[in-house]
Amino acid sequence: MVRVQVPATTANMGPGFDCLGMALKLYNTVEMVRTGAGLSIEVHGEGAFDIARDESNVVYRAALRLFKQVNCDPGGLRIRLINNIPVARGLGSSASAIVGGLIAANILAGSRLSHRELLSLAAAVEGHPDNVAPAMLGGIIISTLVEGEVRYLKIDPPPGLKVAVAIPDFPLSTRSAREVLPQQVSMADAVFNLGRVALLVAALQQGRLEFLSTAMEDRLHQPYRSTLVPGMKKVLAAARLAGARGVCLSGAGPTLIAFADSNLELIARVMKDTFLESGIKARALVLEPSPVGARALEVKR
Ligand SMILES: Nc1ncnc2c1ncn2[C@@H]1O[C@H](COP(=O)(O)OP(=O)(O)OP(=O)(O)O)[C@@H](O)[C@H]1O
Ligand SMILES: N[C@@H](CCO)C(=O)O
Repeated sequence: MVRVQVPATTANMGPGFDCLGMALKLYNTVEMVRTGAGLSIEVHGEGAFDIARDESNVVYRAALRLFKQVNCDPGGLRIRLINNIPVARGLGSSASAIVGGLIAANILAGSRLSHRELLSLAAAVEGHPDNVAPAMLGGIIISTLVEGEVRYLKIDPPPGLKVAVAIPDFPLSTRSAREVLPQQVSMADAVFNLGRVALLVAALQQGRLEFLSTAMEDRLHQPYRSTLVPGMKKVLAAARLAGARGVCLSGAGPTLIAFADSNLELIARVMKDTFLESGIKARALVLEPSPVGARALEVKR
């Protein structure tokens, strides 16, 4: 039996579309056992009522992909999922499922793939690396795909940095949130984001949180996605007024996230209340960055 813990993630961080993400101290656990035959899946916590328990399950599909890649017939599998990451809300639930499935299966298959190979496989399954990389490695990760391989660098989160998240009570799939994006963008918008994301990486590296309000601005995805999240602009503005250093859509949404080093509880409450003014019920949480990524907690042979 193998048990793997994987953190939630917030991708994009404003301007870093598909290339920046941070791990958060909110964890899912994947337990996997090889059995003689068949598949059984138990789901506890988040998604207990709607996550698939058949062969379409994302954890199972990732595990199967790993077993195929290393030419291993797993026989049957028993999978138990203990979830704390809200599903389809922009906090990396699918990345946690993919990374958890791949790492658990790799251990059960005799650890034949390296960490680097697992990361590239995870990015191929997810389609982009910005959630799976911090889910696997922890911290803040800048990542990009080069001929199918993930190239990345890690930044340790600045001391004192925390986030307030407001998680709406409706799901938004990443697929739908990508469908509203344009195929082409203007040179002006591309240059706008280049300047912001470069500044953001340096600000995070140097702990210069006073730069976040400018450095987390974005013109590549948020303006299009704001139509999918009622009250988004108002909630982000209210979080800023309550003391947030920088604000953005978390991943593909609908969760909104505020970065701050003080007043986190107040910011979270204001975000939740402002969502309600637009008719959206939301849960508010304060979370810390997770310096560690996915790890096997227990392996029994
Ligand atoms: N713990 C889990 N176990 C199995 N499948 C899961 C789990 N969590 C999420 N999924 C699958 O991932 C889908 C949600 O993925 P999606 O990419 O749309 O959202 P997200 O990963 O939460 O958000 P984002 O990528 O913006 O951070 C769910 O519909 C479900 O199929
Ligand atoms: N970069 C991705 C993150 C969500 O998976 C997006 O914004 O679509």
